[in-house]
Amino acid sequence: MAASDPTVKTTRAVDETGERSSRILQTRDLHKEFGGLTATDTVDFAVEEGELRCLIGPNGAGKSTFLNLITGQLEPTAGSIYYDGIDITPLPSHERVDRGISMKFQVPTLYEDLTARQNLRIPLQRIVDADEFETRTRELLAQFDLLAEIDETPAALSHGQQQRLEIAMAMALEPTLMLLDEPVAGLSVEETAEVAELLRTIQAEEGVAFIVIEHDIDFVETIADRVTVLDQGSIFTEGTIEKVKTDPAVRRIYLGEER
Ligand SMILES: Nc1ncnc2c1ncn2[C@@H]1O[C@H](COP(=O)(O)OP(=O)(O)OP(=O)(O)O)[C@@H](O)[C@H]1O
Repeated sequence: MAASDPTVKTTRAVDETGERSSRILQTRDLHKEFGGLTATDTVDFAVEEGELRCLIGPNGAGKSTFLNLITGQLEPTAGSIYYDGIDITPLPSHERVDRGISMKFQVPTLYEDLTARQNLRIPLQRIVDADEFETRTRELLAQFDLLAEIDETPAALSHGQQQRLEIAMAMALEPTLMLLDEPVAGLSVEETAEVAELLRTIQAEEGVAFIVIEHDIDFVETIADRVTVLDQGSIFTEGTIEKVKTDPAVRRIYLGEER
């Protein structure tokens, strides 16, 4: 796991009580405007260490914008982001990666001309010495059931294998928080079940926390500890999948039922 800064332990707590908190991520009044459009509307949001949180909401609700603010891809108009007890709002993306925040984007980011081994080398170079590279590559590929594909380029992989390789690349950075934007979009039922199993295993065995944007409510039901519903840039509601799924107001805004 990426080491947290030992000097921040005394300021780790970011909750109102001043108590040491198990929250790994906290946003305070996080706000993003594009011109006159509010994409993230003064959001207070928290994720616990090792929690698997799903973020759902209608198209344009602000889900991707919110994740991009956490990674540093976007700069907020106002508000703060605390990670592992420190205010990371001013930090550039690569420093957030070094602190343990890793992202798998919705759009494919695999290098088409590189093999699975060579693709993995890119994130691994930030973490391990060259003499450990082959061992760690094989470990990761085995964990993601891709060892037989080590010398294949992405074109030779199924869509499900490509998605797993991208998640492996995000995991290579040894995150404590992994952000996934629609990790099962376009996958078959079997491939979706494999990804669900994989995320649950990573969470259980490595204690990684997740924020997963997802439209597939069955997948959300399989993996989520808790669900946050975004609507028009604000948190509409949060809770267990059972609570969220049966909430008539959520069904109206998210599942498109008649008002
Ligand atoms: N770079 C940008 N410039 C201007 N407006 C943007 C930009 N990025 C997002 N928006 C707008 O912000 C709002 C939120 O968009 P966002 O992509 O975050 O929503 P989303 O919930 O992820 O949607 P989807 O489920 O369709 O991916 C939308 O109205 C979108 O048009």
